[in-house]
Amino acid sequence: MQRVVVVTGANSGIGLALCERLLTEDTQLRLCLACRNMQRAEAARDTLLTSHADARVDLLHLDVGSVESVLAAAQEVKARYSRVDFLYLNAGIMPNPQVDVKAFFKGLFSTNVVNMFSTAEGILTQQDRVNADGLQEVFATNLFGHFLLIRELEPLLCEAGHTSRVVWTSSSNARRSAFNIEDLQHRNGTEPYSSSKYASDLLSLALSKHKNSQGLFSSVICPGLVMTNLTYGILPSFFWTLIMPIMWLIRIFTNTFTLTPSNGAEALHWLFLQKPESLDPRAKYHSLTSGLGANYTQPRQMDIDDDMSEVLYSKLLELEKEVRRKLSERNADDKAETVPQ
Ligand SMILES: NC(=O)C1=CN([C@@H]2O[C@H](COP(=O)(O)OP(=O)(O)OC[C@H]3O[C@@H](n4cnc5c(N)ncnc54)[C@H](OP(=O)(O)O)[C@@H]3O)[C@@H](O)[C@H]2O)C=CC1
Ligand SMILES: CC(C)CCC[C@@H](C)[C@H]1CC[C@H]2C3=C(CC[C@]12C)[C@@]1(C)CCC(=O)C[C@@H]1CC3
Repeated sequence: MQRVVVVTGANSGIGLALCERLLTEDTQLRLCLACRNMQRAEAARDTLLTSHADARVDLLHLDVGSVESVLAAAQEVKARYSRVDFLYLNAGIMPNPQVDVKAFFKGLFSTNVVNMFSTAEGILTQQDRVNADGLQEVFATNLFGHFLLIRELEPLLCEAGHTSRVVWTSSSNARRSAFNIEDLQHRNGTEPYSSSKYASDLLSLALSKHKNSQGLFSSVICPGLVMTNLTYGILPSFFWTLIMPIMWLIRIFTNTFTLTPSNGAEALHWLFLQKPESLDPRAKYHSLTSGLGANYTQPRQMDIDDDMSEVLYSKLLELEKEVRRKLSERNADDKAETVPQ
């Protein structure tokens, strides 16, 4: 049977590499690249069709950081497909990243060095901003837009007699201490990326609890450290060129330096092949690469608790209501303005 797979943020990096791997795995796939920039989406489709000439690759305009765009994209998905088998929630941003060089060198000579290199704990901050919907941009893009997309696609994802999967691209940078349930959007902190990724871990567990009985299964992956537009944005490019040989050297000692997008997509691909009932909703599935370059997937228990995951879920439902109310008020105002007096 032809499976329908939707991938957000599919035009570059890990998302594009996943698409490439999925098309190699299943030639019958109906793959939908959900991207905010249609020019880049078309270039990605061309790349995919070069190696998979007969593949069925659709494009969908989706800015996951905009409520209006998510609602319109979901309508389009419902019009095009009768169900969605896999929804990969992969789009993500890390705006204005800053590395604390002093903390980095301190960490380099501490016992925490391996953890620092695999999670960036204590050395990475970002500067967030409020978007047009009045939401914090990182929260809106990495978490809330995806949540809204799932909510809108529930009729296709929770079909009787059929299982569907959502898969979140989380991160090793997801940390409980960066997340505050009283400040979901991370308005008052300097680690919105870490907070949003931790929130996706919590939300995935809540989704599994609430939706498994309706055939929807949610999982979380960590791609490791991958060289993509997102990581290249952290340091100036000459710096990356300079430290790249060191990065490849470190890879010999740590399996989390997956480095290439294709390696980073390992766990996303692996999950595609698993029976959903065999998966652990409390585990994060890590893409790992050995020193000799062999890829594998390993589940690791997440540092999450049920109560917090439930509270987050209900707070997101509340926020969804508020956002929808604001949007319909805005639409009503716009209509009133266009009605001739
Ligand atoms: N690289 C790494 O080491 C790690 C990455 N991750 C996660 O992996 C995921 C993929 O990132 P990666 O491949 O590394 O980086 P890329 O920057 O290459 O990919 C990010 C993708 O998300 C898209 N995107 C960003 N904002 C939006 C938006 N508002 N609406 C729709 N699409 C959007 C980008 O589109 P556009 O081209 O238009 O910007 C791009 O296609 C992210 O969620 C990231 O947090 C997690 C751990 C480590
Ligand atoms: C200051 C320099 C000499 C060296 C800096 C190295 C850092 C840039 C990297 C060390 C750990 C890395 C890391 C990430 C980005 C680059 C590092 C901070 C991520 C945060 C990228 C995105 C993720 O989701 C997780 C990564 C964890 C490790």
